[in-house]
Amino acid sequence: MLKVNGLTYLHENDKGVSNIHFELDKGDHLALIGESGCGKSTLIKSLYGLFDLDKGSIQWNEQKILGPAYNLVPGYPKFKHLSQEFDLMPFTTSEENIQKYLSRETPEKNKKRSDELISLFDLDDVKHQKVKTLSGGQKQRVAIAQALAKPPELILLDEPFSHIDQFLKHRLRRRLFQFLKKEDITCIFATHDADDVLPFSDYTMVLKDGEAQDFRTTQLVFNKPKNEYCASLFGDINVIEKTKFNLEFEDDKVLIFPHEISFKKVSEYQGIIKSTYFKGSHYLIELDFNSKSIFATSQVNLKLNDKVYFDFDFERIKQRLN
Ligand SMILES: Nc1ncnc2c1ncn2[C@@H]1O[C@H](COP(=O)(O)OP(=O)(O)OP(=O)(O)O)[C@@H](O)[C@H]1O
Repeated sequence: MLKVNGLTYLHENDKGVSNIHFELDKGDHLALIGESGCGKSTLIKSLYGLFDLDKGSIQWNEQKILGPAYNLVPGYPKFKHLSQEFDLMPFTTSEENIQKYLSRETPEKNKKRSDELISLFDLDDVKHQKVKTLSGGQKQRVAIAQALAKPPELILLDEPFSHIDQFLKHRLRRRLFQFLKKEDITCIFATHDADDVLPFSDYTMVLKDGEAQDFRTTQLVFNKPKNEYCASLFGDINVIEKTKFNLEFEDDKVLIFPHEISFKKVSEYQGIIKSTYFKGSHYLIELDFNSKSIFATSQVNLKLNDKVYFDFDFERIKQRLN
């Protein structure tokens, strides 16, 4: 079990992370999200023991995780940290990079694991190629496979798919997170991409200016966002003031997703279409309502400057908030 209590680490310029608290059980997956510079990498590096904390503590089962002042070689053997600058041996092949980190097992078992990882991360075509000749995305895949060669208890991934193209990304992340669950490996990963977070994390922490704005199950973080910043990390969001819309909600402001607003033949709300955006499965429509932008979704495209009626899907909103 991982217990983080009041973790604070500030760089020389006083930027970093402050007063972070959370606990995870074995096999849990935690996503760290937040705008660029909010402290995701600093938190990940602190958890790996790369910094001497200013305050607070990190405990992995019975072991206290300490920084470089207490460790000749910073980092913990039971943990793997995959940084944004993945650390590979450039003059050896992809396969050798993975094999070098395998557990001391029989040659048969080692070959089986190395083949499994090579296939899992679609590296068969480049397994005999020297790492220095690989593309950024291929190097990143070798680095993930290498981190899993000897199964860690906790894996810390900093933007694990940043170099991988969309085409491969969907398949690879499904495989990676399924593999981690299968092996009961605890995982903490930093990302900017809501599509990494929603399907693959049990818990989500939202960071802003080095502080945790939220830490709950991913479903709660998404369904009941604490504030506009937390909600906006998952996409466009409407901040609806109760009084302006004559709505009966407990809070003065309600955060409403575009898919919770639909177009009607008649309604008490009328807006003008300002912009439309093709999103593949639907259109995102930006309306002007009394000089305020409202985002809604539509299955068909709508004409710019047309006047349209819209309404809130109260059943859906109440279901989400309850
Ligand atoms: N070595 C350092 N020295 C001084 N300041 C640093 C150092 N590393 C990070 N920072 C600062 O600490 C803050 C948090 O940085 P960090 O890299 O943790 O953010 P991040 O959320 O991972 O950002 P990104 O999403 O862009 O990778 C930033 O303001 C950054 O400029």
